[in-house]
Amino acid sequence: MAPLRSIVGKFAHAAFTLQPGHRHTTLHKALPSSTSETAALHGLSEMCRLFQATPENNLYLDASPLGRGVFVKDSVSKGDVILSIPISSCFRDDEPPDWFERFTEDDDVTDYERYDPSAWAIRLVASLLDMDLDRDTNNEDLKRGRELWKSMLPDKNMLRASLPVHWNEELLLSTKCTALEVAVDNAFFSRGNAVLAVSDKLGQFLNDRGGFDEDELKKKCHDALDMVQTRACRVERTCEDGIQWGPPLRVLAPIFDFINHASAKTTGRFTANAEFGIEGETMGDIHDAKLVVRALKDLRGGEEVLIDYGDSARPAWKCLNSYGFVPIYDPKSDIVEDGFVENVAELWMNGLRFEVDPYSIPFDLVEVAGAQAMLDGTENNSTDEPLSPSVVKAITKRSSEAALHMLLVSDLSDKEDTPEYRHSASLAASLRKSQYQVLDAFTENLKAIIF
Ligand SMILES: C[S@@+](CC[C@H](N)C(=O)[O-])C[C@H]1O[C@@H](n2cnc3c(N)ncnc32)[C@H](O)[C@@H]1O
Repeated sequence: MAPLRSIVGKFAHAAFTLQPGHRHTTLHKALPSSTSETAALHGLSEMCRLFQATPENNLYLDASPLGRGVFVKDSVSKGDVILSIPISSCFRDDEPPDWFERFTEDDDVTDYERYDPSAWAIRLVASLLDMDLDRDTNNEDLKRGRELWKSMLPDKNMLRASLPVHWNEELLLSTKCTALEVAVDNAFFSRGNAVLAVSDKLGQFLNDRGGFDEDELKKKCHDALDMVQTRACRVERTCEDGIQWGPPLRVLAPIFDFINHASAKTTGRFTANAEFGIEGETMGDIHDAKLVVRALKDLRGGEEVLIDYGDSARPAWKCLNSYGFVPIYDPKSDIVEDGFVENVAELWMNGLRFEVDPYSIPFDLVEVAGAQAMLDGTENNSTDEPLSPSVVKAITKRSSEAALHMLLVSDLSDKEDTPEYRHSASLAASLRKSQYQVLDAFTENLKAIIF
C-alpha cells in the first residue's frame, strides 16, 4: 500500500492525500502564430492611442483555441510591460455616474458607505449604461475609444447563453453539479435586485428626459451586467510603501478585458504567462495610476497573452458560473502546483455529498465508507488504518459509478435549434466532462493505493 500523508488544514476540507505518482509533465505546445499586420492589430493599436495605453503597437486580437484573445506582435521579455493603461481610461466602481450616486458631497458618510464595496457590479453597470446616454464630455478621444471598444464587445445573446444564470432548469440539471445549481439560485435573486436597483435610478433619470420602455431597460441592465461579470477585474490598492488603501477596486479596463484566462498554477497546454496590478498609486491617490500587465516569462512574437482570473475561475463550475466557460484542465496530464486544487467533482455516498479532487480523499467520506463496509460485512476487523483496502474499494466503486454517470447524461444540444442553445448545451457537456476527468483521476489515484 502506498504511504499516505495527512494534510489536515491545508485545504478547506480535511483530507487524506493521494500519491500523484503516475502524473507526468506535458510539453507546452506552441500557440498558433498569426500575421502581424491584421485589421485586429489596427483595432487594438487605435484603442491604445485613444486610451493613452502603451506600448501602442504591439498587441493584436486574433482567434485562439480559447476564443478571441490578445497576442503580442513582437517578443516581450520576462518582467516587461505588455500593456499599461491609465486608470482614468477605465471604468471604475468608485466613480458611478451622477444619476446613480446615492449621496451628495455634503453628506457625512465614509467612502466605505458612499460606495458600498459589495455593490461594485451595479455601479459598473451604471457606468456602462451611462455610455449610451450620449452625454457631453470634454475628452473626445476617450469617447471615441469607448465607442470603438463597444463595437468590439462579444455578441450579447451568445454571452447570455454562456452564463448558467440565464439557463433553463433542464440545462442546469444536465450539468450534474449541485454546487452550480445552488450558486445559480443565489445569483438569480441577487441579479434581480441589482437590475432593479439600476433600472429604477436610470428610469427616473430617463423619465425627466422624456420616457423609456421598462422591459427594454431591464434587458439592457441584464446585458450590461453580463459584460461586467465576465470582463471586470479586481485590483488591490497598494501604494509604494506597501500600505493597502481601502477596499479593492473593480475595474473594467478596455484592451485588458480582451485577455483570456489560463491557470498560473498548472503546467497544462495553456498556462498564464502574464500578471497584472495597479502601479503608480500614491498615498491613496489613484488618478495618475495605471493598470499594468507584465510578462511572467519571455513571450515569443505571435504568442497569446494569458492571465489567471483568480479564485473565481476555479473550480470549473465556478468559472462557468462567473465567466461562462469551462477551463481546460486534464488532471491526468497537467501538473498542479503542490497543495493547489484546480478542479473538484462531487461524489454522493449514502445520501451525503462530498467534494473530491484528484489528490485527496475527505476524511468524512472515509468514515462513511468505513461504516458502510462494516454494515456490508466486507470490513470485519476494526483496524487503526481507516483507509483499509475494503474502504478504498467501496469509494473506488462509487467514484467509478459517478464518473460513468457523467458520461451517460443525454446531450441536449439538439433540443432547440438555435446557436445560443447549442452553445449553452455544449458548455453543460464540457462541465460534465471536466467533472468526469476529476472523478476518473481520483479513482485511478485511489486504486494505486491498493494495487
Ligand atoms: C475578459 S473576456 C476575454 C476576452 C474575450 N475572449 C473576448 O473575445 O472578448 C472573458 C471571456 O473570454 C472567454 N474566455 C476567457 N478565457 C477563456 C478560456 N480559457 N477558455 C474559454 N473561454 C475563455 C469567456 O467567454 C469569458 O467570458
